[in-house]
Amino acid sequence: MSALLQVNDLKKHFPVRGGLFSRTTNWVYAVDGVSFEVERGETLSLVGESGCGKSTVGRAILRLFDITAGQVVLDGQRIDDLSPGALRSMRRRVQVVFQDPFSSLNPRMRVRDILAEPIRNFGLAKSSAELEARVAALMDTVRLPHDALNRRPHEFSGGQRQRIGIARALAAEPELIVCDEAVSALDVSVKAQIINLLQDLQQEFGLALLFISHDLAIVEHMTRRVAVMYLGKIVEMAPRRQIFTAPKHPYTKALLSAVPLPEPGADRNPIILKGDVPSPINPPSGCRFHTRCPFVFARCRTEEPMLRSAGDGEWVACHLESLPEVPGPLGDPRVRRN
Ligand SMILES: Nc1ncnc2c1ncn2[C@@H]1O[C@H](COP(=O)(O)OP(=O)(O)OP(=O)(O)O)[C@@H](O)[C@H]1O
Repeated sequence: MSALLQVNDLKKHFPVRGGLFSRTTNWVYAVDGVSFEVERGETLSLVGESGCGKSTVGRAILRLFDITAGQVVLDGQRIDDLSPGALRSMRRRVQVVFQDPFSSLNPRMRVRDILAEPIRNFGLAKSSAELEARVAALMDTVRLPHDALNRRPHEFSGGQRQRIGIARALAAEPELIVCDEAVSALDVSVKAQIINLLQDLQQEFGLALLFISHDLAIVEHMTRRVAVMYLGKIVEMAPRRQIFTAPKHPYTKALLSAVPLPEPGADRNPIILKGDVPSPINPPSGCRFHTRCPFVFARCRTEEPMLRSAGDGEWVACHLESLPEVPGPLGDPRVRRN
C-alpha cells in the first residue's frame, strides 16, 4: 500500500515585488526541491531554524496556495493540481492545527459553532441531533467540559484554546493533521499535556501527523521519523532514534548540540555554526549549508548534494557521506581535509 502522503520535489518560490509598477524583482526560494512520505498513522516531524521553509511545506500540503513545481499526492491522487470543486473532499482529509489558536479561532463564535461548522460544511451529520452529539463527543475527545460549548475563545487559557483547535481539526474526520508549531507557544506543562493528547488521538483514530517544529526537545518525544530542513531543502531524514543518537549531517549535529540535556552538568560539546542563515532570495551555490559548515571542502561549494540513502531508513544530503574514511579535523572519520 502506498504512503498516505507523498511529496515529490516540491518547490515554492515567492515573488519579491518592487518599483513603481510592482514588478517581480526577485524570488524567495522558500522550498526548493523537497521530497518525503508520511505513512498512515505515523508522525513525521519537520524541523529546522526559523525561515527554513517548514511552514511553507505545510501550507503547500494544505493547498493554501499554488505550488511552483513538484507534486503533492494524497492517497494516490495528486492534489496540487485539483480544481476548486475537487479540492473540497481533500480539504476534509487534511486538517491543520496552528501555533496560535487565538488568531485561528473566530473570537465572535461560540465553541459549539466553531465545532459544528466543519461537521456541517462537510455534511458529516444527518440531523441536528447527530450534529449536537458529534460536537459533545468532540469535547470529550479533547477533554473539555460540555459547559464550555457556550463560551467564546477568549474565555479559555492557551492550552484549552489549543484543545478547541484540535477538536475543530478532528471534527472533519481527517486522515492527516498538519501541526504547525502547535505547542510552541504553550507553557512547558501545558505543552506536555497537548503532546500527550495528540499521541492519544493518533492511536485512537489512526491519524497521521506532520509535526512542524523548531523545537527538537518536543519532537524527540512524539515522532517516529524526523526530516531536518535547511534553507528550503531537507538535509537529513531518518527514524527518530538515529537522528537523536547518531545524526549524520553536520547541520543536524549542530542543531542537536544546541538542545539542552536534561541531566544537570551534562555537556554535548556544542557545535557553534559561523555566521547567520543566508537569505533564501540568494541561496549559496552547491550545498546550501557550505557557508556555515565546519567540514566544508571544494566540492561542497559547487555541487549540490542529493538526498541519498544511508541505510536503515536514513537519508542524507551531504558530500561527506561518499568520502573515503580518513581522519578529519574534528576526529570525524568521514571528513576529508583539503
Ligand atoms: N507569502 C510569502 N511571500 C514571500 N516570502 C515568504 C512568504 N511566506 C514565506 N516566505 C519566506 O519563505 C521563507 C520560508 O518561510 P517559512 O515560514 O516557510 O519558514 P519556517 O521554517 O516555517 O519559519 P518560521 O517558523 O519562522 O515560520 C522565509 O524566508 C519567509 O520569509
